[in-house]
Amino acid sequence: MKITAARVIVTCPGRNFVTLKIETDQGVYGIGDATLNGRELPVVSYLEDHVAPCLIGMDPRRIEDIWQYLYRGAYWRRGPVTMRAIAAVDVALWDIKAKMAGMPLYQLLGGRSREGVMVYGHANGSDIAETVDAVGQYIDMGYKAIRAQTGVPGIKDAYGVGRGKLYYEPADAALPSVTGWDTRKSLNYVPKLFEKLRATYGFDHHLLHDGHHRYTPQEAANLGKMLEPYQLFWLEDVTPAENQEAFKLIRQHTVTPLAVGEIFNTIWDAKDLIQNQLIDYIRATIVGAGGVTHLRRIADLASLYQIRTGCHGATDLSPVTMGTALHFDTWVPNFGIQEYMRHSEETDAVFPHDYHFADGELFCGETPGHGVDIDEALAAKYPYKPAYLPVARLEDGTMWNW
Ligand SMILES: O=C(O)[C@@H](O)[C@@H](O)[C@H](O)[C@H](O)CO
Ligand SMILES: [Mg+2]
Repeated sequence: MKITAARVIVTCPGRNFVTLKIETDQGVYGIGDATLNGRELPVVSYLEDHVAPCLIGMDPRRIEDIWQYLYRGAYWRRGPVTMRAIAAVDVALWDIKAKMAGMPLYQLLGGRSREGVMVYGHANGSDIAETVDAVGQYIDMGYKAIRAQTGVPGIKDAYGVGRGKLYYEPADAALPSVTGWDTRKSLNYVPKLFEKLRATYGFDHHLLHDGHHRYTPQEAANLGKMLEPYQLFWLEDVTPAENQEAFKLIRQHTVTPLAVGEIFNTIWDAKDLIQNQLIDYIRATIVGAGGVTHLRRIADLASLYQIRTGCHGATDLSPVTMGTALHFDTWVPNFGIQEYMRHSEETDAVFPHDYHFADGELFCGETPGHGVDIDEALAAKYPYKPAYLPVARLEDGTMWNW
């Protein structure tokens, strides 16, 4: 069996997606996601110019060997561009293998560990009152877990507060828009949001919050401590994790569970955090961290330390990643939760898929493969549009982490 073509499809049904389609001499094809939000085109070139020519003629059943070929063989290892390209190939190959086996992907991974997978949605508002209402809407839709972000008085466009409610889209401008940040104002306001949420809705639902890399370790520890009475499911990305040791300081001061890893590319980004038990949830996902083959290694390492998964699932990860992640989540023994930001109707139409939402959970389908396809004719109607994530500056103009 041989790979005959590896084609990259770029489409913008409301936002940009990069998709790899691998075709074989036996008529079976596979689809993988390679989207890197705001930096899409280098991955397109990496795949078209440097990966596709090597793949032609290879045996698509040799998933592990092809993964190692692309990782070790490049010599220049890791990084978001390389690892997304590898992820796209890996996912397309798993799709092919599962289709050939006539099985949904979760069966190849080891079979079902659960029926549905618990997801969390994004509730946000421009102030506490609006966010409390938004959380109520998610509760009414049946969600068991909800991430709550609020605008903060005096901060211009605080992180996580979009214009729409369900379809919040962070990459919102042809050049990066400038948002503001003020740690003091945020630390004064965010705990009040969770106090109000618990007073209004009680403690039956899981609540989550994303710090989006904004706090220093000491400030992060302070926030975690202030949030303890409200029993969060997790506090995410509360400080940047380039320095994995920084989390030791946070851990010394708070028992609020910590989640990190949506920007991680490999197991090496998470190794110390996991082995020193500095986090509770690992957020690495399929497209970000080298596909199914590599994410499985990360999850296995995490399981040794009772750390659970919490795959990134924002709208910049295409339905291909969501579908594949749901098979992974259905199998992985140390599953925690899956993020679920709904895609727009245009996106869903370009990527027909067999997963569905019910009672706060997502369910992968039984279609052989990962269950997500691409309608190429429809995709062609939405040409690429440059779109950037915002940047953040402090009040005095200093650049900060968005
Ligand atoms: O937790 C999350 O989903 C966020 O941190 C993302 O929305 C993130 O900002 C985007 O994926 C960036 O592309
Ligand atoms: Mg996040």
